[in-house]
Amino acid sequence: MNQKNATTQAESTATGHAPAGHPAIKPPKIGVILLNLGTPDGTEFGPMWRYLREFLSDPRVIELPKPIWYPILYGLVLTTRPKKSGANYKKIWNTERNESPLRTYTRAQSERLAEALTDLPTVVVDWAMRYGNPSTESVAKRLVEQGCTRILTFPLYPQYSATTTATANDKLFRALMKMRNQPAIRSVPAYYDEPVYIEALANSITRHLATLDFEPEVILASYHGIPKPYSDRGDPYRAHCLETTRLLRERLGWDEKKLTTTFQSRFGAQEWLQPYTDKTVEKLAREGVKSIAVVNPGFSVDCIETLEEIAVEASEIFHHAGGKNFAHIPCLNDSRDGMAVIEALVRRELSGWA
Ligand SMILES: C=CC1=C(C)c2cc3[nH]c(cc4nc(cc5[nH]c(cc1n2)c(C)c5CCC(=O)O)C(CCC(=O)O)=C4C)c(C)c3C=C
Ligand SMILES: [Fe+2]
Ligand SMILES: [Fe+2]
Repeated sequence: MNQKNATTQAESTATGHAPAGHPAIKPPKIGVILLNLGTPDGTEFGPMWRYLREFLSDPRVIELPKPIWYPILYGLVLTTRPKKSGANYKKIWNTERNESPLRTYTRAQSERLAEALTDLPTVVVDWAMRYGNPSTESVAKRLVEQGCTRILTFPLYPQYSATTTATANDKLFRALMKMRNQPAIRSVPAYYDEPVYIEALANSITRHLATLDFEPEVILASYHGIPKPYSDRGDPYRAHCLETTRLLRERLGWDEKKLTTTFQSRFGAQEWLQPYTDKTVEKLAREGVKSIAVVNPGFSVDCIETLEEIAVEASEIFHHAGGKNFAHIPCLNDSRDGMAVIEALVRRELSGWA
């Protein structure tokens, strides 16, 4: 290409005018996707089955060879778990919007972020799910159709795990494989030790504890677990969780007895990261601890694992074992503290782009 042609093409792209005979080139925009795990479309057997099938067929989530895992998945898990999990989702369902809290909060985060970024008019904010709807593919396509030539994806996991962050990135790249004209991609890294995140958690914990009519003797920082072998093979997730708790302790001036790391949401028969949250809650009550609180730093928004497994199930375990006062500290969600984290990381990662 000679110099004159090169200049002409560069000018036509910058001004949004295509050369004669080419399809119109829209002024370039930058898409931001808040990408969360996923959630069922309903609590009935059908939607639960579809969600669980997509989730539990992911080879990054279940690292078993397909000939071993699929007979268990289709013959055992998908015949029983949709009903059992559906009943749990029913307990926490947002009946007003007929959707799960995870979807409500993720949408709210996206709306708040769009409001916060109005000084960046070329930025379009959207949200998507790794499993279920709105699908990662449909949202990536929508952003490209709106003229986004760059996309910043934000997997909403403070601590990196191959079972969450990596599979979210995989899914976006898989969607891009079908595009002739791909956008450029950036991905927000794990933020388990970012000062803005630690500060937001500390503020949220302090504010919530001030509303209680009791003082917890122990506070559990409960993270979703992963199978122990994944950790042994090099997934840095456990180290990220421990570091978040350590920094929180440092910031709040608490010792290891006051703020302890535990892992929840076990699935299947193999060993998961320990200590387990449910066992710890029971043990504390049996040892005579009367008042505890649980915070979930690894969950960007409240969901079945926090609202049902902790606020309902763990609370019941604690009371049945002799405990008296139990509090669940809400996730950051779309609170001012929570949005400060998301906005700061998005602005940092957009630097040089917007
Ligand atoms: C082997 C199975 C699973 C692994 C590994 C796993 C890792 C993991 N998950 C989260 C965050 C969430 N998980 C949620 C629900 C959920 N998780 C699993 C299984 C594994 N998770 C299942 C089967 C389910 C569905 C509910 C159930 O049937 O028990 C959710 C909540 C979704 C919602 O709709 O509310 C979140 C969030 C992390 C962070 C993680 C590894 C670090
Ligand atoms: Fe999970
Ligand atoms: Fe659970």
